Amino acid sequence: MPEPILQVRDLTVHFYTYAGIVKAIEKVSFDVYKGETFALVGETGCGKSVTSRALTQLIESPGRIVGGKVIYYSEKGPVDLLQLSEEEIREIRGNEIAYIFQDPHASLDPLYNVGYQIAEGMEVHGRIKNIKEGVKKAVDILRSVLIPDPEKRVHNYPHELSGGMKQRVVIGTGIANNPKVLIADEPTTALDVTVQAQILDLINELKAKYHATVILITHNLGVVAETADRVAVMYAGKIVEIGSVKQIFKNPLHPYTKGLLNAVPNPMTKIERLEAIPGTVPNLITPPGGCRFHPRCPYAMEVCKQKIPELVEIEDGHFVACHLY
Ligand SMILES: Nc1ncnc2c1ncn2[C@@H]1O[C@H](COP(=O)(O)OP(=O)(O)OP(=O)(O)O)[C@@H](O)[C@H]1O
Ligand code: NI
Repeated sequence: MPEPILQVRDLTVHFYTYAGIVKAIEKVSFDVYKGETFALVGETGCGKSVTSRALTQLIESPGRIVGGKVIYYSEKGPVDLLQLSEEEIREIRGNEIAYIFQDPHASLDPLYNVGYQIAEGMEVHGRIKNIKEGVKKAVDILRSVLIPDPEKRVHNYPHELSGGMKQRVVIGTGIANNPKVLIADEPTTALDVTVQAQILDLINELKAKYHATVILITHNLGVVAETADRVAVMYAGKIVEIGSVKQIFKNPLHPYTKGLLNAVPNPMTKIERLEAIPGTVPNLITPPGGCRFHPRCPYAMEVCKQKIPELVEIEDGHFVACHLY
């Protein structure tokens, strides 16, 4: 039996905007197992980033976590991350649970050299005695993220580095404290294809080296097939399907998952028939009742408009939230 490191239950986040309450994610539940790469996929705006940020209470106003639990199995035992004080969660965030965000420009401060930035992240978590010691360690970290000439690069400012190098530095800041869980939100989107592949290889290598668990957020299904162990598919703020990469790619159950796979060259079946899913993602202020996918679903039945489908296990570890099953 795989051992969970995170158990997310009924996680719900709303944004209180002038236009109305945006129900960004609604009763999202999933487990992440120790040592795996767990991917969150879905179209833009479906709630991937909000889900991953809510795990450590990283939701800013006008957003609020309105319900749910995030049980984290730390070395000291299980703890509900949503019940921790701001101070307590800060000790975990950036330390045991670290993030790598999409945009290296936004993640790095242009005013400080990269050595200082890596060292600072270690200092706030008490991993080093002073910045000087941290800068020395930063050289090793830069080396481990395959930055050439790290002794020299450690003194560089972000603008002196290429996009790929900057994203390596961001990964360096993410892994500096040897996190148990690394959350990578579209870590390669801003990069060109060859650099993307290098960065993904790097995340895989680091995961193996440090026995970390990775939560990978992407809308690139090719990346998922290559790097993930299990996948959760999100649609309009809900998880519609969870399974192993093989289950999802070879035997997708949810009509939305099938649609997603038809919209890209399927890396497993090699079918290259490209069809976009008709229709658009619903407005989350007044999401459709019942199954949120029903207005776009070719198989929608009367019940789909009335009743929210629960996630149920169809085969070993393969869950779907759909009235067809
Ligand atoms: N600050 C905010 N104010 C209002 N609504 C927000 C805010 N931040 C996010 N949302 C809403 O939450 C929903 C989920 O957004 P989220 O960023 O999680 O999507 P995503 O799946 O990560 O998309 P992408 O692939 O584009 O990154 C969206 O409908 C978005 O409009
Ligand atoms: Ni996002």
